[in-house]
Amino acid sequence: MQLKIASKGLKGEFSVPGDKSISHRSVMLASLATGETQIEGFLAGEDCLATIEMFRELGVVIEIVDQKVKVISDGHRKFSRPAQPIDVGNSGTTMRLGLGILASLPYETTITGDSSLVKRPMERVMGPLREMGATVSGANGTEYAPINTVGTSDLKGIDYTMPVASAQVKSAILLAGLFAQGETVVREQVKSRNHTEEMLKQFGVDVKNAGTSITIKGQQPLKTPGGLNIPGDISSAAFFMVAAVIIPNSCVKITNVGLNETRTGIIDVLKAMGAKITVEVTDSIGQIGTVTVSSSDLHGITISGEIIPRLIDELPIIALLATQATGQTVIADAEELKHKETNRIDVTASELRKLGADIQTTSDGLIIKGKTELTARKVSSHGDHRIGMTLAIAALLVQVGEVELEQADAVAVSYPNFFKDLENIMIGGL
Ligand SMILES: O=C(O)C1=C[C@@H](OP(=O)(O)O)[C@@H](O)[C@H](O)C1
Ligand SMILES: C=C(OP(=O)(O)O)C(=O)O
Repeated sequence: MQLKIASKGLKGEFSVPGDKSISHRSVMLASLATGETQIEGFLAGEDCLATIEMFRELGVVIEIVDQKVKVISDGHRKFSRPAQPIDVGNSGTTMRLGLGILASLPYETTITGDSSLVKRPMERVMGPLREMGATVSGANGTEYAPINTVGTSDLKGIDYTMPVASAQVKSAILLAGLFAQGETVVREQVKSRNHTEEMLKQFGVDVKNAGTSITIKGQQPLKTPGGLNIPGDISSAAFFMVAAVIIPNSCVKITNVGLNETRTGIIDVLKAMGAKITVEVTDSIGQIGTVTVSSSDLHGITISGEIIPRLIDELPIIALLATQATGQTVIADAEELKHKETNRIDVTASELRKLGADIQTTSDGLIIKGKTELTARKVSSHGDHRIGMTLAIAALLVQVGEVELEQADAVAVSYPNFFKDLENIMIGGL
């Protein structure tokens, strides 16, 4: 895809599509419950559509009408064994949370994915599920998909201390724990996104939080709340927040943004770097708001420690942000980036470097020196949606020539209308 550049600024008010993490969980929990659940604001991106397909293959009726998703389920006990391996494409969330559910089904299933997903680590989920009593194995004795699971209706609760900060691992264990005998406790060393535990509560499940540990009692029924409304994804909004800050003559207002505090690290980083950003809460519980951002002078900062899980998916676009800040930005404690759709430490650095960024990799992050002018080159998303969107925003800064973005269609994983929404707010168009 050729990207015309030298943006004259971004202006407009709009909203981004539904939160990806919440969309996955809405279909999963609605499928586990008995009855009908209407979901509004569902993200119709490839990853969340893979979750819908997975539960259809387990026998759940799921309809998409007028951008609303209707899940009609007879409950977890009535799931049927899929005839084929379940293919969840590029979606790590579907595979890891899905494994937690498959572990509780008393039959054999196989789950697999695309060429990126079959290289992502699964032992982090398989290990605790084995401890709970499921038989789980990867391809040819490895930890990689296709993953074969022989589940059991006789899972046992565990007390598990998380070796990595991962909401996917935490959620897989909690979902298995929901069907296990006794209590399951998950202890986090650093708090990760809490959508699973919060949404389980919406489905009437008794889940207790104490500091960074979560306790779920096993064998509880889920009760559908009837309807769910999903806010816009702050991880998608992040691309436009950064774009508006780094492109001169910009002011962008994004409405209906999810503001769950386990996800708002990007707002904290923008503020700490000196960005002009305001957040207006628009619901009664502080979970949704309007974020307004405009062109700003920025300075480098260090981003490390407990904030990392609160902005893990935003680190590629934060790296671009840092190229436009004066001084040095250090990103540390982010080795988890190596296990995403690509090795995002290496790929962020190599692609931004092609455009002229001064960016070095470290064992657990990146060091970026700014402010740098970016130049036109051919770059690639490497099939990673967040890298693709980061590079598309980077292209807006290039003053002369054209940027060619290879594998631009990867954006459809989390944001199918990304280029259309970008074009709509660009003064003079894309
Ligand atoms: O639970 C989730 O919905 C997600 C958790 C994060 O992954 P990890 O749990 O591997 O950190 C994140 O990167 C991913 O995009 C979505
Ligand atoms: C890492 C991501 O997703 P997943 O792990 O679900 O593939 C992401 O969306 O950036």
